[in-house]
Amino acid sequence: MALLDVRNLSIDIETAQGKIRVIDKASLSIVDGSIHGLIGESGSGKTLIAKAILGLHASNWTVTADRLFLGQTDLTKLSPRDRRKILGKEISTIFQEPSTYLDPSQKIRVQIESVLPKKSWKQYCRGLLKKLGYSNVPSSRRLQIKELLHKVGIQNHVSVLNSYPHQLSEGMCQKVMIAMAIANNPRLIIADEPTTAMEAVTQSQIFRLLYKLNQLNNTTLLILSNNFAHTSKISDYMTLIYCGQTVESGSYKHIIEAAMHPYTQAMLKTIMYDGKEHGHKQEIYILPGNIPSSNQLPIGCRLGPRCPRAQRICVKNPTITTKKGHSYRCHYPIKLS
Ligand SMILES: Nc1ncnc2c1ncn2[C@@H]1O[C@H](COP(=O)(O)OP(=O)(O)OP(=O)(O)O)[C@@H](O)[C@H]1O
Repeated sequence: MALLDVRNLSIDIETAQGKIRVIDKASLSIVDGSIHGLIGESGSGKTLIAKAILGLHASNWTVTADRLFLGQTDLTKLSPRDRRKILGKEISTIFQEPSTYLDPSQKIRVQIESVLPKKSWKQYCRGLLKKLGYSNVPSSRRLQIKELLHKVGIQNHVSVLNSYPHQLSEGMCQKVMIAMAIANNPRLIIADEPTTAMEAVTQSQIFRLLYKLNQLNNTTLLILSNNFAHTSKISDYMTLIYCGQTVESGSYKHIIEAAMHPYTQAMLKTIMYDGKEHGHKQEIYILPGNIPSSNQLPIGCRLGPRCPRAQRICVKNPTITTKKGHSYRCHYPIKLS
């Protein structure tokens, strides 16, 4: 069952050059309990989609969608206030460059405490017992924080809790952000480029951690990334996005073994599989041409000018074809020719 179902989401932004359709009929269906990678190059529109789901639109945006459901809730029918209330409880977000999202003037302990759910009756009783001199009763809030940090692989929790963000590495800050994101047991975590600007070892650690969270807590994860190789390794499902248009979506097997869209094929060619490394002097495939700027978007299929299979009809936006949960938008899909 889909936890999040987005169909034909479009975003038009009013700019000094006129209205620009930055997201053009994007669709995304996220299965409850799965890891879903939304993968596309920088500037392809991943963050805009996440913002539209979260209702974080600026006033110069027009957002339309045929369907925008979180579970049984139609998000388009909610007032902005109700939507924020629901989403704040059900969805957490993790951003790139975590240190910029943490408050530089507060110690980590204070920042984690601020996102913990309100004290339960049991926690009040424990606090009261402590005040009455029963010092061997551990504060359950402290225990909660310790457990949270251990969950995200931080063993030296005392020193981390007493640090300011600038005293920690970017990888450690991201682990703290992940701890804060899971504090309220959200149903969905949206991780926007969670490993950008991190060293390779730290990137792998963070991806392993997200995978573990999904496996142990059944938390649904939507990972926005431009790193096809890393993201595909832990994703159950993937959606490829190019220039604001989602081009293909399906299970790991569909995408890796039966990719239909030329863009997905191009992405696949840039990585290695079955232990086959790109040879020392082997050329890495790169799609010819450049991503167009948002005020010079091609009409129809936006990959057209760079696509090796493009023909005249591609100036018309292809409709979506879905077979057994595998969907793609292309006039000349690869397997069918
Ligand atoms: N407020 C805005 N006004 C006009 N254009 C915008 C605005 N915000 C984003 N864009 C444009 O929309 C496109 C998509 O941006 P977005 O940030 O969603 O990309 P992204 O895929 O998340 O990239 P990255 O991986 O670099 O974060 C970009 O071309 C960007 O220039």
